[in-house]
Amino acid sequence: MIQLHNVCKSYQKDSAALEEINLKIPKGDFVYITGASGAGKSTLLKLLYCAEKPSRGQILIDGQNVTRMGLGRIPRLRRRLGIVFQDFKLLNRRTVFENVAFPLEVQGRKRYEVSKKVFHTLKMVGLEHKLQRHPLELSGGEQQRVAVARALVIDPVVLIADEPTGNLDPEVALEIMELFKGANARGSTVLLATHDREMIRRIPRRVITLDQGRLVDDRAPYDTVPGEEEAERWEL
Ligand SMILES: Nc1ncnc2c1ncn2[C@@H]1O[C@H](COP(=O)(O)OP(=O)(O)OP(=O)(O)O)[C@@H](O)[C@H]1O
Repeated sequence: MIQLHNVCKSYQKDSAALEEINLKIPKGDFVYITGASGAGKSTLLKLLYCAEKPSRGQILIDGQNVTRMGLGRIPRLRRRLGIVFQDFKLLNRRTVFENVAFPLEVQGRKRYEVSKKVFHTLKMVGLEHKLQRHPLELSGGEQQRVAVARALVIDPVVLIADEPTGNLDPEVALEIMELFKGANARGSTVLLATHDREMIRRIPRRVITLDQGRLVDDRAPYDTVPGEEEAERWEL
């Protein structure tokens, strides 16, 4: 369970990136976080994986108050999270295999287990033939799939993805979404920031909408998705 109580985040004095966010995400939920550019989606995700601290409020992940967590304990929390960053953050000097193996090595997994899991996950994302390549030798979409594989390989408690289908053509985007659905079915809570209204329509899940740092809408999966009249507010 993830809980946010009155969470505010300001990067600068008189402008708030997030204001008074109250939110409960049960274990195993699949949630889209959406809203116009600058609405605060990435900031919300960054607070969850402790890349940023809230200016006010409390954040609990599995009962742990991450706002009070000392710097030393953050890596232990992160080891249980799968994160797909907006800019991928791949290690360019390492191969695809080594990038995906990295989080398992950090967890101290045995070598044969690392190899088995990495092969399996790269096969899932359709990159088993590129495992000795380096990220910069891959297309943007392939790099994105490496980032997704690296997040999925640990069977994360929470999978956090910031625009994971942003640069992909619709078919590949759907394949990636299938991988997220699979992770969710295996027990991962999934939080996915996206602008992609078509994806939300095709794969309906809970949708949280941010607007200028405020949570303005929280819909269950089969409520009607926002209509055209709301598109303007989303600036899509
Ligand atoms: N490091 C930072 N320093 C100062 N302001 C920031 C920083 N990061 C984000 N902001 C500001 O906080 C607000 C929310 O930004 P955020 O990146 O969370 O939005 P977003 O919804 O993820 O946007 P996008 O869809 O374009 O990625 C914006 O006004 C942005 O300019």
